[in-house]
Amino acid sequence: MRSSVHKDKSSTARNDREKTMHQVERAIFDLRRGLPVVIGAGETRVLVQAVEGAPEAVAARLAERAGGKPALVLSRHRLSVLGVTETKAPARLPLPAGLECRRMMALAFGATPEASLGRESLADWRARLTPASQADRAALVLMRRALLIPSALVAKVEDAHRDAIDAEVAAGSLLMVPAEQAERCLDGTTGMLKRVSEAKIPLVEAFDCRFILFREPDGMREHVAVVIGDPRKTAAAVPLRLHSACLTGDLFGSLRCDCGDQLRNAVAEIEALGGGVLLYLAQEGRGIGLANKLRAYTLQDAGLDTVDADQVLGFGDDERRYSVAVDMLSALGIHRVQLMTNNPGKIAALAEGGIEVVERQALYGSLNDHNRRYLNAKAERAGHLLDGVLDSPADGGR
Ligand SMILES: Nc1nc2c(ncn2[C@@H]2O[C@H](COP(=O)(O)OP(=O)(O)OP(=O)(O)O)[C@@H](O)[C@H]2O)c(=O)[nH]1
Ligand SMILES: [Zn+2]
Repeated sequence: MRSSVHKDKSSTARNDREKTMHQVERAIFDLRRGLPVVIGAGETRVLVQAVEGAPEAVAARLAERAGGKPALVLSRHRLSVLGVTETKAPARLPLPAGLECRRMMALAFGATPEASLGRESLADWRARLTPASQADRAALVLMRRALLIPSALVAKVEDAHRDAIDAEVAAGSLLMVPAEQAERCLDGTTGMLKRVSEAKIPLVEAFDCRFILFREPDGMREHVAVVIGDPRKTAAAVPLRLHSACLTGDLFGSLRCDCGDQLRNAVAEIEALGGGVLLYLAQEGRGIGLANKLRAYTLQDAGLDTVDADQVLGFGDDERRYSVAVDMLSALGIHRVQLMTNNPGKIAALAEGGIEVVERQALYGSLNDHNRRYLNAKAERAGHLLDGVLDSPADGGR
């Protein structure tokens, strides 16, 4: 009797968890489509919309629907670009009535935000900043998961508007997600990664390969394990490469980075070592997504380095998390590895996830005139161990 009550409770909890996860996932799609969603934190409701691509008068319309004044929630990285370095947390910036959309976007991710401040000084704007609420912070997390610019247009739902908003939520025309669930949507969901399908794919650099596809529980991202040879036969640690997706470099051979060379070199190296695994992770642009990586490239063309460019867009140095890689390794029964990387962050992340990194092996692409500045910035700003490639003669950009 007791155990069936316990079972009922745990299956109800699982159903509730799956329902809210589903809501969060749907909210992310609505935000990507430019629609508003509601974030609930206790009794508070906040109406939220993405900033990028927003149509003219969006702030006024959102405020009219919610009753509260419109504001921009800015990440701590964006705040520091605006000169607000005293806070390590996101903040809310109230928007003046009638602010043009173009200027709102410039505040959120423009290269020269000063132009959007109008006649007021930065100090005037800063004086109006208030700490972000839990719902505001959750809005930023949703934007990140949606691979949108991490800045949110928000308006608090006032009491007089609450019934109308609740009615829209009940009718299904507006989605509402609890702030705690939204805040957790970037965390890994240990043990819930689905192994979906697999096939043999012979590669030029390694003939005996099997591609195994894993899907995250919310269905939003898929990652591939490329198993080369039979790693179980490797007596010592399994040769492993964690490779973050780079469409431009991996597929098109972009000269702006070293990714394509590293990818192919890793496959060849694993093959030479008698087998191992390459995890191809859906972490385009160090986790900011392709749209934002292209924005960051344009900022780099204007003179910023790779770290500062991401920060102008509101991101940190590196937005990747590796819990999904740890889950994939567990699913493959791999616990001791020889990691091919120049990035100390990857070693630390695996160790934190309980994977023993017995050895690090450097893995270089080639240096050219187009990627020299990028590689230098990775070494100097992000601590990547790139002496071996930066000291080599450049191939001149082909
Ligand atoms: N945001 C941003 N991402 C970039 C830029 N250039 C390359 N990337 C991305 O950086 C990531 C590089 O991935 P990896 O090669 O796996 O990792 P790494 O951090 O360089 O470390 P290694 O293991 O030493 O190669 C890919 O997701 C690329 O898309 C850039 O200028 N800006
Ligand atoms: Zn690349």
